Amino acid sequence: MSDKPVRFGLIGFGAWGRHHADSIARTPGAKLVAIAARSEDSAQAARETYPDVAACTDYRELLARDDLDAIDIVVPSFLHCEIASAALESGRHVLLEKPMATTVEDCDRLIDVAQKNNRLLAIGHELRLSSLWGLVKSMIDDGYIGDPLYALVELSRKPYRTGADGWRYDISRVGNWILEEPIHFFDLARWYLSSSGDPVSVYATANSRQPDHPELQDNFSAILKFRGGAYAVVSQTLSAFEHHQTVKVTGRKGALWASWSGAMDRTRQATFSLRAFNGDEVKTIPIERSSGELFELEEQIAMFARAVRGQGSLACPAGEGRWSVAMCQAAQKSVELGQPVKFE
Ligand SMILES: NC(=O)C1=CN([C@@H]2O[C@H](COP(=O)(O)OP(=O)(O)OC[C@H]3O[C@@H](n4cnc5c(N)ncnc54)[C@H](OP(=O)(O)O)[C@@H]3O)[C@@H](O)[C@H]2O)C=CC1
Ligand SMILES: O=C1CO[C@H](CO)[C@@H](O)[C@@H]1O
Repeated sequence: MSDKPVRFGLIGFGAWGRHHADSIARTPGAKLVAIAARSEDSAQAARETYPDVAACTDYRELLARDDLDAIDIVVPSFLHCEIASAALESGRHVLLEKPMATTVEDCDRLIDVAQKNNRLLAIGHELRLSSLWGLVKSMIDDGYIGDPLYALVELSRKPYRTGADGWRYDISRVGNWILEEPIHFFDLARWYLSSSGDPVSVYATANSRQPDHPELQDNFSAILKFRGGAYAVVSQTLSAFEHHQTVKVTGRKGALWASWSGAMDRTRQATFSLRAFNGDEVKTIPIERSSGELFELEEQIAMFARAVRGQGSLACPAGEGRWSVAMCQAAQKSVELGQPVKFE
């Protein structure tokens, strides 16, 4: 493609889709052309917010347009495979929110459709683009703590939003709750401990606050063992308040400790810090840019638009999104069996 702006169609205009719309609209090199939601109320909200953008209530109508280069998909997770397949088959590059799909089989289907149509398929694991979580990765890669042996990725937050039509609290539509937040942390843990090879097993446990809904697991913890001997602990509670995430990584010669706290996940007014120790003294590392998922989303849209123009790579290609879904499903199996599950 030339340097013309990438023309985006957005499918899904709910809580997170509205932030995608805002990010596309703010990104130089991207143009928001059309939006599809499900209800007339959401389509109308899209028209009012973006009077120059077409809005409809059928994603097929959006895909039938001839003025779109890329489709950004931000719909309930059970619809990811159906809608992303249709978008790829329509010949557009796709940015698909996490989880890539609710089953590994559907991830494989999507990889196949993307390959057959020779289109880009990027998955929305935006934490990799964070000024905070990304700095942890670069310090590990620069050898600051020596070989990493242990990573803790921990979240304490208020309960999930219900989602349009309550889909997030319906296990047949959400898949499981590990696919909601912990999926981000599996992605980070694997990224941080990549020098130890791939994870070989996961041992997880979980429980629910609601006796009549044991499948909605508010508290979740998992241990991932890596081929080279490192291990990671991923842990979350949804029974808390605000949004507080911590990463601790220790290696043969030092340690990193990153924290992020906000009134909610999508605030632009968070407090965050990174402290580092490599055997001599504890340092506070300056963070150059603001941190939080709204900033990371903007980076993600900009990076995807560059990749569509043939300039640069994807932050999270489909194969990586598939890996994270597979790890969530293995963790869910471990919760159900009460035993470690091998992971290939
Ligand atoms: N990477 C990240 O950090 C985050 C990722 N997510 C992911 O994004 C996705 C959406 O989450 P969220 O925005 O919170 O969910 P919401 O329920 O708030 O929004 C879902 C949107 O999808 C629309 N929709 C539903 N069915 C269709 C359809 N058939 N065609 C077109 N639009 C449809 C809904 O339309 P209507 O409004 O008309 O009902 C709504 O606008 C999920 O997969 C979630 O896991 C979410 C938050 C953060
Ligand atoms: O990052 C996230 C923030 O919270 C959402 C749920 O409320 C998740 O879906 C999501 O992935």
